[in-house]
Amino acid sequence: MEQYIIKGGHPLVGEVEIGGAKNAALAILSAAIMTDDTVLIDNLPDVNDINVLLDAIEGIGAMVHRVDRHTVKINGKNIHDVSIEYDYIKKIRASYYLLGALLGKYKRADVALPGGCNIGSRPIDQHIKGFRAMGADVEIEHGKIMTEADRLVGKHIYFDVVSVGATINVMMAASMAEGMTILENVAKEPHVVDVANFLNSMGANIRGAGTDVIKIRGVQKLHGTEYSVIPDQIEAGTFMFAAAATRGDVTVLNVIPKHLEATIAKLVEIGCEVEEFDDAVRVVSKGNLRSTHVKTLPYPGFPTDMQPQIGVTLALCKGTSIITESIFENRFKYLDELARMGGVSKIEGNSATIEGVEKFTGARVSAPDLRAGAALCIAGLAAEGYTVVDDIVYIQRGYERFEEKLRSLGGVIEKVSSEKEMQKFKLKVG
Ligand SMILES: CC(=O)N[C@H]1[C@@H](OP(=O)(O)OP(=O)(O)OC[C@H]2O[C@@H](n3ccc(=O)[nH]c3=O)[C@H](O)[C@@H]2O)O[C@H](CO)[C@@H](O)[C@@H]1O
Ligand SMILES: C=C(OP(=O)(O)O)C(=O)O
Repeated sequence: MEQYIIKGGHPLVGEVEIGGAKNAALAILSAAIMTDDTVLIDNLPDVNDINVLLDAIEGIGAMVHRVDRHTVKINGKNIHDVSIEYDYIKKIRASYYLLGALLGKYKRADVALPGGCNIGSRPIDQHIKGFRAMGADVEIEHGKIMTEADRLVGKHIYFDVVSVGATINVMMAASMAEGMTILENVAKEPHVVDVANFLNSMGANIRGAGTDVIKIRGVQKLHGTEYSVIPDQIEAGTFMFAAAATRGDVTVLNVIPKHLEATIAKLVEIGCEVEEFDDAVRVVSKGNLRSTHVKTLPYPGFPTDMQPQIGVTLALCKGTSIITESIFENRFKYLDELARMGGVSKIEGNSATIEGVEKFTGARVSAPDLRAGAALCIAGLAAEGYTVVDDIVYIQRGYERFEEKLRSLGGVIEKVSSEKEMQKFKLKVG
């Protein structure tokens, strides 16, 4: 089992290149099998979730050619199976996108119920509602979602909750349905827009992505394309909060500042200086930081995927902060781990009250999920002494070369897999 060992107390300083958005890329790779032509996708993050999904796609007969670490060619012509087994995709959430993609193209799909981070109950009723509305039968049996349609017909669908996954999934299936589908109360996240742009570049006819209503006129066939995934706003935000918490000065490169507005607003509120450029954002953190309140909301609100990262930062800000988590009920687990490092907080329902402390002290902690794991690394980088983060396999789901990027900013962090390696690291860094 690999762990991170971190020697805290070094402000992060410098520039860091941000990769492609995991959550856009997962949907785009799934959509890529909807044509029989070859699709080239670039700016993919080289993270475990992507590799698991590529293996699943290859497993059903698609050609997957990894051109380099960030580029892949996919051809879905020889898909011989529309059944995705649990073993392939138990670790990832986005496997459910194969439902929309296969249902749209072949009018049939059997996909094991998705995995992903244990951050809440994560129902998929809205995905199913959308598929059923378009005429598909959907059954859940033996751990699989089985869906089939004689004809997939466009419909007017109102989502009861704003869901990224349901919006993208139903949009994919609808792009190869008969006639017009209108989706209301949809998610507006940048990755929803990115997937719509990708499908349109394959010949789909999707309008309105990024607003509350998406209109999709179904087409019979999609064609090949070349596409570059948008930058990962969550990876960027993670480094921005790491700069804030370690009192550093970090510029995130290759980002779309517009996608980072909620993050930037909170950094400014707590007292950081933030400079925006065309495709970069600089965060300077000096002097005392002050508390604030945060509520997670669908885009353009403050992202739930950034809640733990702001949480550890607020735990080092003067005063009392309140975080309200309105999307996933199980996203405060990092606060128990942070308590080992001196963090002071109280959770009541979907709110956490965080009392700022002057410093954290290094301790052994465990990553409860992807973003919480990244947040605990930030805490370790800001703490006095050594922190060991266990269960980093979660972090590896969504951050490419996380420790290398942190090291390039002056962070003292190493990936180790034994007590011996840990001791060697301690001897090396003193
Ligand atoms: C792979 C991927 O892109 N994951 C992201 C995606 O997850 P995911 O797509 O699973 O999250 P959703 O946007 O669907 O979930 C939002 C809310 O809607 C609820 N809900 C969702 C679907 C449904 O059918 N019924 C229902 O009630 C969920 O329980 C949650 O409370 O968006 C989340 C919210 O931005 C992010 O935290 C995840 O990182
Ligand atoms: C929760 C996340 O991912 P997933 O939905 O794949 O579990 C995330 O990216 O923060």
